[in-house]
Amino acid sequence: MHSTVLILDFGSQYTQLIARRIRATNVYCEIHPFDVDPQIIQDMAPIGIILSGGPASAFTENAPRAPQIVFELGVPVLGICYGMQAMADQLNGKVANALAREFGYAELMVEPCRLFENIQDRVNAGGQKILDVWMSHGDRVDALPPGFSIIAHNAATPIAAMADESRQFYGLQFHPEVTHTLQGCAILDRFVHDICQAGSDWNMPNYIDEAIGRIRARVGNERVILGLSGGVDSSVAAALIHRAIGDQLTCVFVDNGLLRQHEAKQVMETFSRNLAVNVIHIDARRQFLERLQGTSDPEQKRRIIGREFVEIFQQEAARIDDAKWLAQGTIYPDVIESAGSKTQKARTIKSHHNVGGLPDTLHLELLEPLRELFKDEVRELGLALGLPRDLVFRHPFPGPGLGVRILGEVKYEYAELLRQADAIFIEELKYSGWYEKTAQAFAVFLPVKSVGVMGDSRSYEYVIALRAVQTEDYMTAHWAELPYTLLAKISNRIINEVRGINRVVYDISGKPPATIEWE
Ligand SMILES: Nc1ncnc2c1ncn2[C@@H]1O[C@H](COP(=O)(O)OP(=O)(O)OP(=O)(O)O)[C@@H](O)[C@H]1O
Ligand SMILES: O=c1[nH]c(=O)c2[nH+]cn([C@@H]3O[C@H](COP(=O)(O)O)[C@@H](O)[C@H]3O)c2[nH]1
Ligand SMILES: NC(=O)CC[C@H](N)C(=O)O
Ligand SMILES: [Mg+2]
Repeated sequence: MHSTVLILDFGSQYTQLIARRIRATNVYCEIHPFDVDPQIIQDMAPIGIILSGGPASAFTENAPRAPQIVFELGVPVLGICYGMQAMADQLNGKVANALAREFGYAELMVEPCRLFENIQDRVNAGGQKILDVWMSHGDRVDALPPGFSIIAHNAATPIAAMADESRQFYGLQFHPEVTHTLQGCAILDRFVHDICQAGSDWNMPNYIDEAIGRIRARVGNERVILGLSGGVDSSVAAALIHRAIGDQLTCVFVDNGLLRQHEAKQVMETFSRNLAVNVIHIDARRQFLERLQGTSDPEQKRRIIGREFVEIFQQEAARIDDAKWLAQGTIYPDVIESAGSKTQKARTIKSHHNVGGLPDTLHLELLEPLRELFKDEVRELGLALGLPRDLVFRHPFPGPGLGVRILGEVKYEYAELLRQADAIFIEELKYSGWYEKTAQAFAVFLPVKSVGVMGDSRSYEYVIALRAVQTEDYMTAHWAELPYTLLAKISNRIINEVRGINRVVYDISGKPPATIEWE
């Protein structure tokens, strides 16, 4: 339906960034693993192909290769970093270890070519066009493949970009997708619009109309249920499906006792009062806490919570006459991360709860209208559908909720203390303007007691840890450098207002090595 740019992933940290930059130019693109079946590429009929970076060295024996069809379809190809090296190697150039590795800023001298037309950062004294770029490589192309010429160089990397203009094959040793490459977005824009000749048919108003058409065509007049968490993804999915099929949609909101303060009330009000969507509120607080009793292993807790969710959805599906569909807020990163490459297996760090892994007995078909969208696109869609801003820009909240923010065994008493502390933290972040400057922030309950002195007497109470991070993709994250005065105020309020807490600490671990959630 849309003209599509294909991105083949060789395992770069930045592959999703490439896709987001392309989408931002109003062009639809999809990421597939580098070893995707050539038939899928053929059927997709992409208007251009981008080869991502990656950790491998193209001259080693088992290095990943692009399927040969990439160079035979007659469409433009752009290789980035490892993608350029793989292209050079496969088209009979030469790749070797670089004498000087380059990590970080680099200055490139640029030659005239179609890819860099009208693109430059500055001109040096000799009239030479200069690009300021960001590099991250230890290998380099040492000999051009036949038909190519050099379009950028510097002392460390004589072939820093290459082109075969007749076949429209381009290679960049630097990373145009990172913001440190000043003209990076302009270069990607030029590649997709001027070289691949993509139109600008990927935008939210179009997407809403198409998505509504697709939902109506698939669902007909059958009934749909949707697990609504009040988080961004399931809320936007609910609003979109409701726009398409109205009362045929019933949302099921489960209070599992592991929600934040006043969350159940807020979600019910937003959806049933303001948006006129059918929402069933299931009070399963007791059930979840009972099942979790005595369990302190994080993975075990996640499994128990996931299982209870499924059980409840199953009961509700049976109750809502003839629901044939289960809708979910699955978004594009979920799809990419669970697909991966056939040859590269990632280790499980933690099993993220999702409604995935549904039992066969559920007999429901899945409806996932956000499967193609990134989080920022989901937010844009939410606003276009008229959802309130504070819902759309909410920090993500994990499915297992406070269950993974209370370390070890979950108890009602702990959840209550955590809810109060978390509410104070978030309130102060919002008040100071820091909520929008962080991607995710929350309190964690530590079931250890420490000694303090309050009002001249000894106290012996629990600890709250505060976590606030800055991240774009949640795969890596920096701890947020909150002002000391703000931390002081929050700590002071929590210790004064939450009876049972006498110590507050701030988490200063990055991801990696720590994860964002503590369990
Ligand atoms: N309390 C809940 N009641 C019903 N369904 C839930 C609940 N919590 C999670 N889910 C389901 O699990 C899915 C995955 O949760 P996840 O946190 O990834 O998404 P989200 O809550 O919609 O968005 P966000 O990432 O912004 O928190 C949700 O889309 C929703 O369908
Ligand atoms: O829906 C979810 N179900 C889960 O089980 C889950 N565990 C972590 N998260 C969220 O994922 C992001 C990365 O978290 P971690 O660094 O802790 O893995 C962060 O945004 C986490 O909040 C989850 N989301
Ligand atoms: N970032 C990359 O794609 C690195 C490519 C290759 N592994 C190198 O070190 O040169
Ligand atoms: Mg959530």
